[in-house]
Amino acid sequence: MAEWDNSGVWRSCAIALGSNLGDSRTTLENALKTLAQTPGIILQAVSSWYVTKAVGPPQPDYLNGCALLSVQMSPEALLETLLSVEAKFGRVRREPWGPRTLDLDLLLFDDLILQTQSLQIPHPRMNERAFVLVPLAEIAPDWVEPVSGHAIAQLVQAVDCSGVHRL
Ligand SMILES: Nc1ncnc2c1ncn2[C@@H]1O[C@H](COP(=O)(O)O)[C@@H](O)[C@H]1O
Ligand SMILES: Nc1nc2c(c(=O)[nH]1)N=C(COP(=O)(O)OP(=O)(O)O)CN2
Repeated sequence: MAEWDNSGVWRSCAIALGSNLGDSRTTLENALKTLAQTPGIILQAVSSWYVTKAVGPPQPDYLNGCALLSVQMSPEALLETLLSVEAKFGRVRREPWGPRTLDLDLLLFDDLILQTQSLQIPHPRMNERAFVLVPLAEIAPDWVEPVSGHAIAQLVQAVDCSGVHRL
């Protein structure tokens, strides 16, 4: 596990947002507003929204996007914040990779590599997901994903983006 400096420094983070139940666009935009109003979080950039073919069991298309945050909190505290925002917007966990009103994933936290029981950074499946890499490449093309050592702009070229369409 990485050493964590909790000295109140502002860190750069990338998160992924997804929804395929209810009024997805309103949910995603309100989730961002909630995050932006949270002490210790500054919303720095938001990608376009993308309509994406669901990966996993048959289910409706998703609306996906990514955002960049500055945060003055630990990765674990940020995960707790993301989970509480999911709950606020009615997220119920039924089946893995199943439909949901709101999914918030922590993708990148500076250049940190971290694995605990409850949190893995970078997100372990981000490099294979066009629904993450396409919006992330829009707002952070030069960010180097620290496990692969490749920039997001390079990673997105290696995945099939045919199921991802800008709204
Ligand atoms: N990087 C991560 N971002 C979000 N959630 C994570 C991460 N690493 C581990 N987790 C755990 O996954 C569940 C949430 O799963 P979802 O089905 O993606 O919502 C969460 O409880 C974290 O402990
Ligand atoms: N197009 C699309 N497909 C998806 C999406 C998504 O946002 N967009 N999220 C998933 C993730 O499911 P889950 O959060 O249960 O798993 P994870 O821990 O691998 O992120 C599964 N499939």
